[in-house]
Amino acid sequence: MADSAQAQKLVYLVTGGCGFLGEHVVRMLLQREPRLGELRVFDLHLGPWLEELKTGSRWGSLWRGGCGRFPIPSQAGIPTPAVEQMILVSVHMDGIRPVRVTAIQGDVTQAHEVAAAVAGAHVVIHTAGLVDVFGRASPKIIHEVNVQGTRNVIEACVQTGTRFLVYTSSMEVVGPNTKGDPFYRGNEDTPYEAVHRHPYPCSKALAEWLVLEANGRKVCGGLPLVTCALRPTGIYGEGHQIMRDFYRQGLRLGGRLFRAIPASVEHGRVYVGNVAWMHVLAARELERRAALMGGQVYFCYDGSPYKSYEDFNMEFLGPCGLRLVGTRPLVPYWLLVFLAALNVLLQWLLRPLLLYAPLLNPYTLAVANTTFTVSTDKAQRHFGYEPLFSWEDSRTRTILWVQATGGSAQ
Ligand SMILES: NC(=O)C1=CN([C@@H]2O[C@H](COP(=O)(O)OP(=O)(O)OC[C@H]3O[C@@H](n4cnc5c(N)ncnc54)[C@H](O)[C@@H]3O)[C@@H](O)[C@H]2O)C=CC1
Ligand SMILES: C[C@@H](CO)CCC[C@@H](C)[C@H]1CC[C@H]2[C@@H]3[C@H](O)CC4=CC(=O)CC[C@]4(C)[C@H]3CC[C@]12C
Repeated sequence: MADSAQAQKLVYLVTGGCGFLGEHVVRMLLQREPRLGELRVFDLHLGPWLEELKTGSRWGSLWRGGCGRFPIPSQAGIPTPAVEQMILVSVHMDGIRPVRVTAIQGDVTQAHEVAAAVAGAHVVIHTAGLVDVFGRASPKIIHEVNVQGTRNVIEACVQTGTRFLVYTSSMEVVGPNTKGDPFYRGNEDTPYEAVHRHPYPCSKALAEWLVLEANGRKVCGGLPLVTCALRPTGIYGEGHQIMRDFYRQGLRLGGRLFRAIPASVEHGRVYVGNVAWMHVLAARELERRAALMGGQVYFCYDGSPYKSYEDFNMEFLGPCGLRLVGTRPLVPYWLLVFLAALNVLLQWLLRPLLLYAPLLNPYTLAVANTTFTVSTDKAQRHFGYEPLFSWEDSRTRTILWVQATGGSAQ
Protein backbone atom coordinates (compact mmCIF):
# COMPACT_ATOMS: atom_id res chain seq x y z
CA MET A 1 0.00 0.00 0.00
CA ALA A 2 1.46 3.35 -0.97
CA ASP A 3 1.63 6.35 1.32
CA SER A 4 -0.13 9.09 -0.60
CA ALA A 5 -3.89 9.11 -0.97
CA GLN A 6 -3.53 9.80 -4.70
CA ALA A 7 -0.96 7.03 -5.29
CA GLN A 8 -3.21 4.01 -4.94
CA LYS A 9 -6.88 3.42 -4.48
CA LEU A 10 -7.41 0.40 -2.30
CA VAL A 11 -10.06 -2.29 -2.42
CA TYR A 12 -11.44 -3.24 1.00
CA LEU A 13 -13.67 -6.21 1.75
CA VAL A 14 -15.76 -6.25 4.93
CA THR A 15 -17.33 -9.63 5.67
CA GLY A 16 -20.41 -9.39 7.86
CA GLY A 17 -20.62 -5.80 6.62
CA CYS A 18 -24.36 -5.59 7.28
CA GLY A 19 -24.17 -6.66 10.92
CA PHE A 20 -24.21 -4.45 14.01
CA LEU A 21 -20.44 -3.91 14.00
CA GLY A 22 -19.98 -4.44 10.25
CA GLU A 23 -22.25 -1.53 9.35
CA HIS A 24 -20.21 0.80 11.56
CA VAL A 25 -16.97 -0.48 10.01
CA VAL A 26 -18.38 0.18 6.53
CA ARG A 27 -19.45 3.71 7.46
CA MET A 28 -16.15 4.41 9.19
CA LEU A 29 -14.16 3.32 6.14
CA LEU A 30 -16.26 5.57 3.93
CA GLN A 31 -15.74 8.53 6.25
CA ARG A 32 -12.17 8.03 7.38
CA GLU A 33 -10.16 5.93 4.93
CA PRO A 34 -8.68 8.33 2.37
CA ARG A 35 -7.25 5.56 0.16
CA LEU A 36 -10.55 3.75 -0.23
CA GLY A 37 -11.35 3.14 -3.91
CA GLU A 38 -13.74 0.23 -3.68
CA LEU A 39 -15.62 -1.18 -0.74
CA ARG A 40 -17.03 -4.68 -0.94
CA VAL A 41 -19.71 -5.42 1.62
CA PHE A 42 -20.15 -9.18 1.97
CA ASP A 43 -22.97 -10.62 4.05
CA LEU A 44 -25.42 -13.48 4.19
CA HIS A 45 -28.24 -10.94 4.58
CA LEU A 46 -27.73 -7.63 2.83
CA GLY A 47 -30.74 -6.00 4.44
CA PRO A 48 -32.22 -2.64 3.55
CA TRP A 49 -29.61 -0.31 5.02
CA LEU A 50 -27.20 -0.44 2.06
CA GLU A 51 -30.02 0.83 -0.14
CA GLU A 52 -30.65 3.57 2.39
CA LEU A 53 -27.03 4.71 2.10
CA LYS A 54 -27.90 6.23 -1.24
CA THR A 55 -30.46 8.54 0.26
CA GLY A 56 -28.64 8.99 3.54
CA SER A 57 -31.86 8.27 5.39
CA ARG A 58 -30.29 6.46 8.37
CA TRP A 59 -27.96 7.98 10.99
CA GLY A 60 -27.30 11.16 9.02
CA SER A 61 -26.55 11.85 5.41
CA LEU A 62 -23.31 10.42 4.05
CA TRP A 63 -24.14 9.84 0.49
CA ARG A 64 -24.94 11.25 -2.89
CA GLY A 65 -24.74 9.46 -6.18
CA GLY A 66 -26.20 6.82 -8.39
CA CYS A 67 -26.59 3.12 -8.30
CA GLY A 68 -26.81 0.36 -10.82
CA ARG A 69 -27.19 -3.38 -10.72
CA PHE A 70 -24.63 -5.26 -12.76
CA PRO A 71 -22.55 -8.37 -12.17
CA ILE A 72 -18.86 -8.10 -11.34
CA PRO A 73 -16.82 -10.17 -13.76
CA SER A 74 -16.09 -13.70 -12.62
CA GLN A 75 -12.42 -13.79 -11.50
CA ALA A 76 -10.20 -16.70 -12.52
CA GLY A 77 -13.20 -18.77 -13.46
CA ILE A 78 -14.67 -18.57 -9.95
CA PRO A 79 -18.47 -18.14 -10.05
CA THR A 80 -19.53 -14.95 -8.32
CA PRO A 81 -22.25 -14.72 -5.68
CA ALA A 82 -25.18 -12.29 -5.99
CA VAL A 83 -23.70 -8.84 -6.42
CA GLU A 84 -24.99 -5.30 -6.58
CA GLN A 85 -22.74 -2.36 -7.28
CA MET A 86 -23.29 1.29 -6.47
CA ILE A 87 -21.03 4.08 -7.56
CA LEU A 88 -21.47 6.48 -4.71
CA VAL A 89 -19.96 9.79 -3.81
CA SER A 90 -18.85 9.64 -0.24
CA VAL A 91 -18.64 12.82 1.77
CA HIS A 92 -15.30 12.05 3.34
CA MET A 93 -13.56 13.98 6.10
CA ASP A 94 -11.11 15.46 3.60
CA GLY A 95 -13.58 16.17 0.80
CA ILE A 96 -15.91 14.49 -1.64
CA ARG A 97 -14.76 11.48 -3.61
CA PRO A 98 -16.23 8.61 -5.58
CA VAL A 99 -16.21 5.15 -4.03
CA ARG A 100 -17.48 2.01 -5.67
CA VAL A 101 -19.55 0.11 -3.12
CA THR A 102 -20.15 -3.49 -4.06
CA ALA A 103 -22.78 -5.34 -2.06
CA ILE A 104 -22.22 -9.08 -2.19
CA GLN A 105 -24.79 -11.46 -0.85
CA GLY A 106 -22.75 -14.52 0.11
CA ASP A 107 -21.99 -17.13 2.71
CA VAL A 108 -18.59 -17.41 4.41
CA THR A 109 -19.06 -21.16 4.73
CA GLN A 110 -18.99 -21.42 0.92
CA ALA A 111 -15.32 -21.30 -0.06
CA HIS A 112 -15.99 -20.37 -3.70
CA GLU A 113 -18.20 -17.43 -2.73
CA VAL A 114 -15.57 -16.13 -0.36
CA ALA A 115 -12.81 -16.55 -2.95
CA ALA A 116 -14.81 -14.61 -5.54
CA ALA A 117 -15.35 -11.76 -3.09
CA VAL A 118 -11.73 -11.66 -1.88
CA ALA A 119 -10.11 -11.78 -5.33
CA GLY A 120 -8.52 -8.41 -6.05
CA ALA A 121 -9.04 -6.99 -2.54
CA HIS A 122 -6.05 -5.39 -0.80
CA VAL A 123 -7.43 -5.69 2.71
CA VAL A 124 -10.02 -7.97 4.31
CA ILE A 125 -11.79 -7.06 7.53
CA HIS A 126 -13.46 -10.27 8.66
CA THR A 127 -16.26 -9.46 11.09
CA ALA A 128 -18.82 -12.01 9.86
CA GLY A 129 -19.73 -14.42 12.59
CA LEU A 130 -22.56 -16.21 14.28
CA VAL A 131 -22.99 -14.48 17.63
CA ASP A 132 -25.14 -16.88 19.57
CA VAL A 133 -24.91 -17.53 23.28
CA PHE A 134 -28.63 -18.23 23.67
CA GLY A 135 -28.91 -21.65 22.02
CA ARG A 136 -30.60 -20.39 18.86
CA ALA A 137 -28.16 -22.12 16.50
CA SER A 138 -26.61 -25.56 16.84
CA PRO A 139 -22.96 -25.90 17.91
CA LYS A 140 -22.28 -27.36 14.45
CA ILE A 141 -23.56 -24.27 12.64
CA ILE A 142 -21.68 -21.95 15.00
CA HIS A 143 -18.51 -23.89 14.26
CA GLU A 144 -19.14 -23.88 10.51
CA VAL A 145 -19.69 -20.13 10.31
CA ASN A 146 -17.08 -18.97 12.81
CA VAL A 147 -14.31 -21.51 12.22
CA GLN A 148 -14.79 -22.89 8.71
CA GLY A 149 -15.86 -19.42 7.52
CA THR A 150 -12.63 -17.95 8.87
CA ARG A 151 -10.61 -20.78 7.33
CA ASN A 152 -12.26 -19.97 3.98
CA VAL A 153 -11.34 -16.30 4.32
CA ILE A 154 -7.70 -17.18 5.06
CA GLU A 155 -7.48 -19.64 2.18
CA ALA A 156 -9.08 -17.11 -0.17
CA CYS A 157 -6.44 -14.53 0.81
CA VAL A 158 -3.68 -17.06 0.16
CA GLN A 159 -5.11 -18.20 -3.18
CA THR A 160 -5.89 -14.77 -4.56
CA GLY A 161 -2.89 -12.83 -3.23
CA THR A 162 -4.62 -10.62 -0.63
CA ARG A 163 -2.04 -9.73 1.99
CA PHE A 164 -3.80 -7.95 4.84
CA LEU A 165 -6.38 -9.52 7.12
CA VAL A 166 -7.93 -8.02 10.24
CA TYR A 167 -10.08 -10.45 12.22
CA THR A 168 -12.81 -9.49 14.70
CA SER A 169 -12.17 -11.81 17.59
CA SER A 170 -13.72 -11.33 21.04
CA MET A 171 -12.80 -10.95 24.70
CA GLU A 172 -14.66 -14.26 25.03
CA VAL A 173 -11.57 -15.95 23.55
CA VAL A 174 -9.94 -15.28 26.91
CA GLY A 175 -12.84 -15.35 29.31
CA PRO A 176 -14.72 -15.39 31.56
CA ASN A 177 -13.62 -19.01 31.92
CA THR A 178 -15.74 -21.90 33.11
CA LYS A 179 -14.45 -21.44 36.68
CA GLY A 180 -15.65 -17.82 36.81
CA ASP A 181 -12.20 -16.44 37.66
CA PRO A 182 -12.19 -12.63 37.62
CA PHE A 183 -10.10 -10.79 35.02
CA TYR A 184 -9.64 -7.34 36.50
CA ARG A 185 -8.34 -4.55 34.22
CA GLY A 186 -6.16 -7.12 32.46
CA ASN A 187 -4.13 -6.70 29.30
CA GLU A 188 -3.05 -8.98 26.44
CA ASP A 189 -0.25 -10.45 28.57
CA THR A 190 -2.18 -10.97 31.79
CA PRO A 191 -2.05 -14.66 32.73
CA TYR A 192 -5.52 -16.20 32.73
CA GLU A 193 -6.69 -19.76 32.41
CA ALA A 194 -8.81 -19.62 29.26
CA VAL A 195 -11.06 -22.67 29.50
CA HIS A 196 -14.30 -22.79 27.52
CA ARG A 197 -17.08 -25.23 26.89
CA HIS A 198 -19.68 -23.06 25.19
CA PRO A 199 -19.69 -23.32 21.36
CA TYR A 200 -19.43 -19.55 20.78
CA PRO A 201 -16.20 -18.80 22.71
CA CYS A 202 -14.75 -22.14 21.58
CA SER A 203 -15.36 -21.20 17.94
CA LYS A 204 -13.97 -17.68 18.36
CA ALA A 205 -10.84 -19.03 20.08
CA LEU A 206 -10.23 -21.54 17.31
CA ALA A 207 -10.85 -19.00 14.56
CA GLU A 208 -8.53 -16.50 16.21
CA TRP A 209 -5.84 -19.13 16.43
CA LEU A 210 -6.24 -19.90 12.70
CA VAL A 211 -5.87 -16.22 11.84
CA LEU A 212 -2.75 -15.74 13.95
CA GLU A 213 -1.23 -18.98 12.67
CA ALA A 214 -1.74 -17.80 9.10
CA ASN A 215 0.42 -14.73 9.64
CA GLY A 216 3.50 -15.03 7.45
CA ARG A 217 2.04 -17.60 5.03
CA LYS A 218 3.01 -16.90 1.45
CA VAL A 219 0.08 -15.65 -0.59
CA CYS A 220 -0.21 -15.98 -4.38
CA GLY A 221 2.63 -13.84 -5.75
CA GLY A 222 5.02 -14.90 -2.99
CA LEU A 223 4.55 -12.12 -0.43
CA PRO A 224 3.65 -12.88 3.19
CA LEU A 225 0.14 -12.63 4.64
CA VAL A 226 -0.09 -10.18 7.54
CA THR A 227 -2.86 -10.81 10.07
CA CYS A 228 -4.00 -9.48 13.40
CA ALA A 229 -6.99 -10.05 15.68
CA LEU A 230 -9.00 -7.48 17.63
CA ARG A 231 -10.80 -8.62 20.76
CA PRO A 232 -13.70 -6.31 21.63
CA THR A 233 -15.31 -6.53 25.04
CA GLY A 234 -19.13 -6.29 25.04
CA ILE A 235 -20.03 -3.88 22.24
CA TYR A 236 -22.82 -1.31 22.63
CA GLY A 237 -24.13 1.56 20.54
CA GLU A 238 -26.49 2.26 17.66
CA GLY A 239 -27.87 -1.05 16.38
CA HIS A 240 -27.32 -3.06 19.58
CA GLN A 241 -30.26 -5.46 19.64
CA ILE A 242 -29.85 -6.68 23.23
CA MET A 243 -29.92 -3.11 24.54
CA ARG A 244 -33.17 -2.56 22.68
CA ASP A 245 -34.56 -5.84 24.06
CA PHE A 246 -33.82 -4.65 27.61
CA TYR A 247 -35.49 -1.31 26.84
CA ARG A 248 -38.63 -2.99 25.56
CA GLN A 249 -38.69 -5.38 28.51
CA GLY A 250 -38.43 -2.38 30.86
CA LEU A 251 -41.33 -0.67 29.10
CA ARG A 252 -43.43 -3.83 29.45
CA LEU A 253 -42.61 -3.93 33.18
CA GLY A 254 -43.93 -0.40 33.72
CA GLY A 255 -40.62 1.42 33.27
CA ARG A 256 -38.66 -0.83 35.64
CA LEU A 257 -35.88 -3.37 35.42
CA PHE A 258 -34.92 -5.52 38.37
CA ARG A 259 -31.33 -5.88 39.51
CA ALA A 260 -30.10 -9.45 39.22
CA ILE A 261 -26.31 -8.98 39.26
CA PRO A 262 -24.32 -7.36 42.11
CA ALA A 263 -23.21 -3.80 41.27
CA SER A 264 -19.64 -4.78 42.23
CA VAL A 265 -19.21 -7.13 39.24
CA GLU A 266 -17.42 -5.19 36.47
CA HIS A 267 -18.20 -6.04 32.85
CA GLY A 268 -16.07 -4.53 30.06
CA ARG A 269 -17.97 -2.57 27.39
CA VAL A 270 -16.84 -0.65 24.33
CA TYR A 271 -18.65 1.74 21.98
CA VAL A 272 -19.25 0.33 18.50
CA GLY A 273 -17.89 3.46 16.78
CA ASN A 274 -14.58 3.01 18.57
CA VAL A 275 -14.48 -0.69 17.69
CA ALA A 276 -15.03 0.25 14.05
CA TRP A 277 -12.34 2.94 14.25
CA MET A 278 -9.87 0.47 15.70
CA HIS A 279 -10.54 -1.90 12.79
CA VAL A 280 -9.99 0.88 10.24
CA LEU A 281 -6.74 1.97 11.90
CA ALA A 282 -5.43 -1.57 12.25
CA ALA A 283 -6.22 -2.30 8.59
CA ARG A 284 -4.52 0.93 7.51
CA GLU A 285 -1.35 0.33 9.51
CA LEU A 286 -0.91 -3.42 8.88
CA GLU A 287 1.43 -2.96 5.92
CA ARG A 288 3.64 -0.22 7.35
CA ARG A 289 3.95 -1.99 10.70
CA ALA A 290 3.75 -5.58 9.49
CA ALA A 291 6.68 -6.77 11.59
CA LEU A 292 5.21 -5.31 14.76
CA MET A 293 1.51 -6.01 14.22
CA GLY A 294 1.58 -9.29 12.28
CA GLY A 295 0.23 -12.21 14.33
CA GLN A 296 -0.75 -9.96 17.25
CA VAL A 297 -3.94 -9.69 19.29
CA TYR A 298 -5.35 -6.45 20.67
CA PHE A 299 -8.09 -5.96 23.22
CA CYS A 300 -10.58 -3.47 21.90
CA TYR A 301 -11.55 -0.93 24.55
CA ASP A 302 -12.26 2.75 25.10
CA GLY A 303 -13.12 5.21 27.86
CA SER A 304 -16.46 3.61 28.72
CA PRO A 305 -16.75 3.30 32.52
CA TYR A 306 -16.19 0.03 34.34
CA LYS A 307 -19.57 -1.01 35.71
CA SER A 308 -21.80 -4.01 36.10
CA TYR A 309 -23.67 -5.08 32.97
CA GLU A 310 -26.96 -3.75 34.32
CA ASP A 311 -25.63 -0.48 35.75
CA PHE A 312 -23.89 0.19 32.46
CA ASN A 313 -27.11 -0.36 30.50
CA MET A 314 -28.84 2.11 32.82
CA GLU A 315 -26.49 4.85 31.55
CA PHE A 316 -28.68 4.74 28.41
CA LEU A 317 -31.94 3.27 29.62
CA GLY A 318 -32.15 5.68 32.59
CA PRO A 319 -32.36 8.77 30.35
CA CYS A 320 -34.95 6.87 28.28
CA GLY A 321 -37.20 6.69 31.34
CA LEU A 322 -36.35 3.30 32.89
CA ARG A 323 -35.37 2.67 36.50
CA LEU A 324 -33.26 -0.18 37.90
CA VAL A 325 -34.96 -1.41 41.05
CA GLY A 326 -32.77 -2.50 43.96
CA THR A 327 -29.30 -1.59 45.14
CA ARG A 328 -28.65 -5.31 45.61
CA PRO A 329 -29.88 -8.28 43.53
CA LEU A 330 -33.58 -8.80 44.19
CA VAL A 331 -33.43 -12.57 43.82
CA PRO A 332 -30.81 -14.80 45.47
CA TYR A 333 -28.10 -16.09 43.16
CA TRP A 334 -29.09 -19.74 43.69
CA LEU A 335 -32.55 -18.91 42.31
CA LEU A 336 -31.01 -17.35 39.18
CA VAL A 337 -28.90 -20.46 38.73
CA PHE A 338 -32.04 -22.56 39.07
CA LEU A 339 -34.00 -20.40 36.59
CA ALA A 340 -31.10 -20.49 34.13
CA ALA A 341 -31.01 -24.30 34.32
CA LEU A 342 -34.80 -24.42 33.97
CA ASN A 343 -34.53 -22.34 30.80
CA VAL A 344 -32.12 -24.90 29.35
CA LEU A 345 -34.56 -27.68 30.12
CA LEU A 346 -37.48 -25.74 28.63
CA GLN A 347 -35.44 -24.96 25.54
CA TRP A 348 -34.77 -28.65 25.06
CA LEU A 349 -38.35 -29.74 25.75
CA LEU A 350 -39.89 -27.10 23.48
CA ARG A 351 -37.41 -27.48 20.63
CA PRO A 352 -39.69 -29.74 18.54
CA LEU A 353 -42.43 -27.08 18.76
CA LEU A 354 -40.73 -23.70 18.93
CA LEU A 355 -37.44 -21.95 19.57
CA TYR A 356 -37.31 -20.86 23.20
CA ALA A 357 -34.13 -18.82 23.63
CA PRO A 358 -34.36 -16.43 26.61
CA LEU A 359 -31.46 -14.13 27.62
CA LEU A 360 -30.92 -16.03 30.87
CA ASN A 361 -29.07 -19.34 30.70
CA PRO A 362 -26.15 -20.74 32.72
CA TYR A 363 -23.61 -19.32 30.28
CA THR A 364 -24.98 -15.76 30.06
CA LEU A 365 -25.47 -15.72 33.82
CA ALA A 366 -21.85 -16.72 34.36
CA VAL A 367 -20.60 -14.08 31.90
CA ALA A 368 -22.73 -11.32 33.42
CA ASN A 369 -21.78 -12.39 36.94
CA THR A 370 -18.00 -12.53 36.49
CA THR A 371 -15.74 -9.50 36.53
CA PHE A 372 -14.01 -9.18 33.18
CA THR A 373 -12.48 -5.81 32.30
CA VAL A 374 -9.46 -4.78 30.26
CA SER A 375 -6.98 -1.95 30.56
CA THR A 376 -4.22 -1.84 27.98
CA ASP A 377 -2.29 0.50 25.71
CA LYS A 378 -1.01 -2.14 23.27
CA ALA A 379 -3.15 -0.91 20.36
CA GLN A 380 -2.06 2.65 21.08
CA ARG A 381 1.62 1.68 21.09
CA HIS A 382 1.44 -0.56 18.02
CA PHE A 383 -0.77 1.45 15.69
CA GLY A 384 -1.70 4.68 17.40
CA TYR A 385 -5.25 3.76 18.42
CA GLU A 386 -7.03 6.36 20.51
CA PRO A 387 -10.81 6.24 20.87
CA LEU A 388 -12.45 8.49 18.30
CA PHE A 389 -15.59 8.97 20.41
CA SER A 390 -15.45 10.14 24.01
CA TRP A 391 -17.59 8.39 26.60
CA GLU A 392 -19.98 11.39 26.57
CA ASP A 393 -20.37 11.17 22.78
CA SER A 394 -20.81 7.41 22.85
CA ARG A 395 -23.43 7.72 25.56
CA THR A 396 -25.36 10.48 23.80
CA ARG A 397 -25.37 8.66 20.47
CA THR A 398 -26.59 5.46 22.08
CA ILE A 399 -29.34 7.22 24.05
CA LEU A 400 -30.59 8.98 20.91
CA TRP A 401 -30.66 5.66 19.08
CA VAL A 402 -32.58 3.87 21.86
CA GLN A 403 -35.07 6.76 22.00
CA ALA A 404 -35.51 6.79 18.23
CA THR A 405 -35.85 3.06 17.61
CA GLY A 406 -36.62 1.45 20.99
CA GLY A 407 -40.37 1.50 20.55
CA SER A 408 -40.38 0.84 16.81
CA ALA A 409 -40.01 -2.40 14.90
CA GLN A 410 -36.85 -1.17 13.09
N1 LIG B 1 -21.63 -8.02 19.83
C1 LIG B 1 -20.61 -8.07 20.67
O1 LIG B 1 -20.69 -7.66 21.82
C2 LIG B 1 -19.30 -8.64 20.19
C3 LIG B 1 -19.12 -9.15 18.92
N2 LIG B 1 -17.89 -9.65 18.55
C4 LIG B 1 -17.66 -10.17 17.19
O2 LIG B 1 -17.92 -9.11 16.28
C5 LIG B 1 -18.39 -9.65 15.05
C6 LIG B 1 -19.66 -8.96 14.65
O3 LIG B 1 -20.63 -9.19 15.64
P1 LIG B 1 -22.00 -8.39 15.71
O4 LIG B 1 -21.95 -7.25 14.77
O5 LIG B 1 -22.32 -8.16 17.13
O6 LIG B 1 -22.99 -9.51 15.19
P2 LIG B 1 -24.10 -9.44 14.05
O7 LIG B 1 -24.84 -10.70 14.10
O8 LIG B 1 -24.85 -8.17 14.14
O9 LIG B 1 -23.22 -9.39 12.73
C7 LIG B 1 -22.66 -10.52 12.14
C8 LIG B 1 -22.89 -10.44 10.66
O10 LIG B 1 -22.32 -11.61 10.07
C9 LIG B 1 -23.24 -12.07 9.11
N3 LIG B 1 -23.11 -13.49 8.91
C10 LIG B 1 -23.47 -14.48 9.76
N4 LIG B 1 -23.26 -15.67 9.19
C11 LIG B 1 -22.74 -15.43 7.97
C12 LIG B 1 -22.33 -16.27 6.91
N5 LIG B 1 -22.44 -17.59 6.99
N6 LIG B 1 -21.84 -15.69 5.80
C13 LIG B 1 -21.77 -14.35 5.69
N7 LIG B 1 -22.15 -13.51 6.66
C14 LIG B 1 -22.63 -14.06 7.77
C15 LIG B 1 -24.61 -11.77 9.66
O11 LIG B 1 -25.59 -11.74 8.63
C16 LIG B 1 -24.38 -10.42 10.30
O12 LIG B 1 -24.68 -9.36 9.42
C17 LIG B 1 -18.56 -11.16 15.27
O13 LIG B 1 -17.47 -11.82 14.69
C18 LIG B 1 -18.56 -11.30 16.78
O14 LIG B 1 -18.04 -12.55 17.15
C19 LIG B 1 -16.83 -9.61 19.38
C20 LIG B 1 -16.95 -9.10 20.63
C21 LIG B 1 -18.19 -8.59 21.16
C1 LIG C 1 -28.51 -12.29 33.89
C2 LIG C 1 -29.25 -11.19 33.18
C3 LIG C 1 -29.83 -10.28 34.21
O1 LIG C 1 -30.29 -9.05 33.79
C4 LIG C 1 -28.35 -10.43 32.24
C5 LIG C 1 -27.97 -11.26 31.02
C6 LIG C 1 -27.12 -10.41 30.16
C7 LIG C 1 -26.44 -11.23 29.04
C8 LIG C 1 -27.48 -11.52 27.99
C9 LIG C 1 -25.23 -10.48 28.53
C10 LIG C 1 -24.23 -10.24 29.67
C11 LIG C 1 -22.85 -10.22 29.04
C12 LIG C 1 -23.09 -10.31 27.55
C13 LIG C 1 -21.97 -10.86 26.67
C14 LIG C 1 -20.69 -10.08 26.86
O2 LIG C 1 -20.88 -8.69 26.67
C15 LIG C 1 -19.57 -10.58 25.97
C16 LIG C 1 -19.94 -10.95 24.60
C17 LIG C 1 -18.97 -10.97 23.64
C18 LIG C 1 -19.19 -11.46 22.35
O3 LIG C 1 -18.26 -11.69 21.59
C19 LIG C 1 -20.58 -11.76 21.90
C20 LIG C 1 -21.64 -11.24 22.82
C21 LIG C 1 -21.30 -11.47 24.30
C22 LIG C 1 -21.21 -12.99 24.53
C23 LIG C 1 -22.40 -10.81 25.19
C24 LIG C 1 -23.75 -11.54 25.01
C25 LIG C 1 -24.82 -11.07 26.01
C26 LIG C 1 -24.35 -11.17 27.44
C27 LIG C 1 -24.13 -12.62 27.83
